[in-house]
Amino acid sequence: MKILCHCRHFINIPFAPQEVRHSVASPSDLPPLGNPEILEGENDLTCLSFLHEPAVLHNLRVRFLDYNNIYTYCGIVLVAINPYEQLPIYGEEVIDAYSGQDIAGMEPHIFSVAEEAYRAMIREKKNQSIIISGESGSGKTVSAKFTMRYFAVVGGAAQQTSVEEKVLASNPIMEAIGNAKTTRNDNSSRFGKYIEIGFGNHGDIIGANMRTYLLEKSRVVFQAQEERNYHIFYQLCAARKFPEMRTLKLEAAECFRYTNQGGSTQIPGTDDLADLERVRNALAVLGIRSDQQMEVFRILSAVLHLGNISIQASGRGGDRSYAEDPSLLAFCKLLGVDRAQMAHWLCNRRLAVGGEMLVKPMSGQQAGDARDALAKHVYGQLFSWTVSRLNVALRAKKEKPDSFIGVLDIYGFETFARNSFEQFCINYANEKLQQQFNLHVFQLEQEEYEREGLPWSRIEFSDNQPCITLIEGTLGLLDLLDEECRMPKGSDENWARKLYDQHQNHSPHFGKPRMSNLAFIIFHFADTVRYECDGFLDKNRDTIFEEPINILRASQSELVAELFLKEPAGGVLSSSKPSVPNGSLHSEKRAHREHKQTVGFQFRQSLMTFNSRWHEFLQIVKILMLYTPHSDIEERVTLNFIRTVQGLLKERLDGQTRQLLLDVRRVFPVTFPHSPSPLLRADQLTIPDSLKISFLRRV
Ligand SMILES: Nc1ncnc2c1ncn2[C@@H]1O[C@H](COP(=O)(O)OP(=O)(O)OP(=O)(O)O)[C@@H](O)[C@H]1O
Repeated sequence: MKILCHCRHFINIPFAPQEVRHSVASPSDLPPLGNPEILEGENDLTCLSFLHEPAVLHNLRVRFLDYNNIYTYCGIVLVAINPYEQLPIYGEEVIDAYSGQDIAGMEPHIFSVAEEAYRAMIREKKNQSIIISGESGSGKTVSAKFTMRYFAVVGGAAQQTSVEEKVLASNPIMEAIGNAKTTRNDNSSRFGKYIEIGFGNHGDIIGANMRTYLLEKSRVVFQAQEERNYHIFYQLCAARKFPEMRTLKLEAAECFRYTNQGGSTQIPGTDDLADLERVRNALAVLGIRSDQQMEVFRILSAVLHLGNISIQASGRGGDRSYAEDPSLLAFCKLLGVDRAQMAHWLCNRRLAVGGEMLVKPMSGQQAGDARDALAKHVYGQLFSWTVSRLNVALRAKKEKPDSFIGVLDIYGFETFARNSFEQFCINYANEKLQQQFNLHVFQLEQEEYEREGLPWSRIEFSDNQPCITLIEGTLGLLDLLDEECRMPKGSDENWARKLYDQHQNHSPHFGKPRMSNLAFIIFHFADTVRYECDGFLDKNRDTIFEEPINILRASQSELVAELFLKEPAGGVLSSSKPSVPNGSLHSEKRAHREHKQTVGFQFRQSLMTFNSRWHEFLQIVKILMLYTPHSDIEERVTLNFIRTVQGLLKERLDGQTRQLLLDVRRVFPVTFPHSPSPLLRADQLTIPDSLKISFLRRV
């Protein structure tokens, strides 16, 4: 088809209008329309006359690069671009400027979101929640901290009282034990966190409660190149020469197998020693005394020594030579447990054969795996204990909170060169979050249009339920994984085969890589991710042998005994609920039952619980989608953001734009580098300067 296009440049264009002939195969190949100059750098994307991907990106780019503005509204969503530099926009004076203001007249800001939540909570006496979403490294944790600081200031007395101080103090502690350096983010959260800040009837903070989701325990024993284990390990190693730390028998982080595998023990620009100081101060604020802190540090150091126990192939007298190992010595001493017994049960396992109990030596590989499983378990228990302890300290003392504001900061969607069970769970959580987000945004947007009396026919939006069903539905990926885990001879290979049989050619969100029989692909809402099946079964089972746990239960250290008495199961989810006092028969039975549940099963349950609570009480005011440009906006793209905006606008666009595009006289004769696919790629985002002017001006 041949179309004659007229191009007329407006103001500031130094040459006369021209007429250009341009051939396009179909109207859908025509470039999208530009917005009028007056809307350039608009602070709410939904105010743009033409709302499509290039316009959205261009507007964000103008605000970010030309006006130094990292925040933009998109209806009820606040979009933030990670500036990767300290900006002077978070001081007390800025908090004061937003506090008590009607945000309609204020520039978009994380504080405007917080203020709106706060005011709505006071005004309507309804709980509020702020959902922070975005890919790994986009700035969620930083944003969560800013919102918490805002609440601490507006919900606190003139002088910071202990409650606000405690709420803020939970951050450095959780980051030390739950964050680590990944190739995407030097301070990546490896767990999900939902914190509810409780307010009294005068709008003052009176307590808080934290719930965490699936800690990435595998990091305790393995780190990929350029990555680190949890920060706390490096902080302790850095402080090893302090007198009080000498008993921990620590060496430099390079000397421990659990901290040196990534080959990078330092993070440029951070000071582990200073960070440990911050953690210790925060622990003190939360009422954890120095002697209790040392108990925690002893357990953490023991984990490092456990990783250095040298495992040799089994043979006669193995237990004895094992027992002389200096790392085993340090491990047992620090945990206050019997060395000979521990040595024995690190090399052997008990088997039930025909009603009889037999002791069978393990191979070197098995013993190494069992040791790593124990290390992960000890760390996981300590993590859960810390969360419970913080919750006790944060609990409202005098009165029950009148209402609360929840802040959800869950690990961001991620994809690496090699993706395993952890990425699978993280991305599954993000699928669920995206679904809630879609539901909520569409519902709220449409309700607002109706309130304003706009002529609007309700739209159905595309949902990511099919992808979620693929993962959690009957005979879905998790179901088949659990089934394979129950098989005596279950293997990653068999599971992969079952996945292909069940889903290849049947599920649009599932794919099999051509060159592998041990990998699968999921077409997520945010990106396409290839997962390697290798290790899924082990990670899902998270098996831990009972005997070493029994030894730990008998520890002379009160804390060690407590960790394993209360929750002997491989606790996958640390929840805010206090653990059962004393190891009663009932609690042990419950724990054993939990023990049998797989990681995937428990994770699915926790996400479901969250979803159901969402409907019960959440009144969401704003949702943040954060955008990661690194140094330049074109460099990286937050796919889920684009997808969301697209989803948000889809119907409107499809109707209106098609109409406009058909009106070919009003279209520019240029090939705008827009993406015809649902996802924009980084290289398609560059808007050449020569085209920019044309694009910006509506003809
Ligand atoms: N508003 C901001 N101002 C300045 N720097 C920021 C801001 N937000 C984020 N950053 C920088 O980006 C880094 C990554 O941010 P953050 O840890 O919050 O990402 P995240 O989305 O929580 O990632 P993950 O999902 O991996 O936990 C921070 O360490 C900080 O250097």
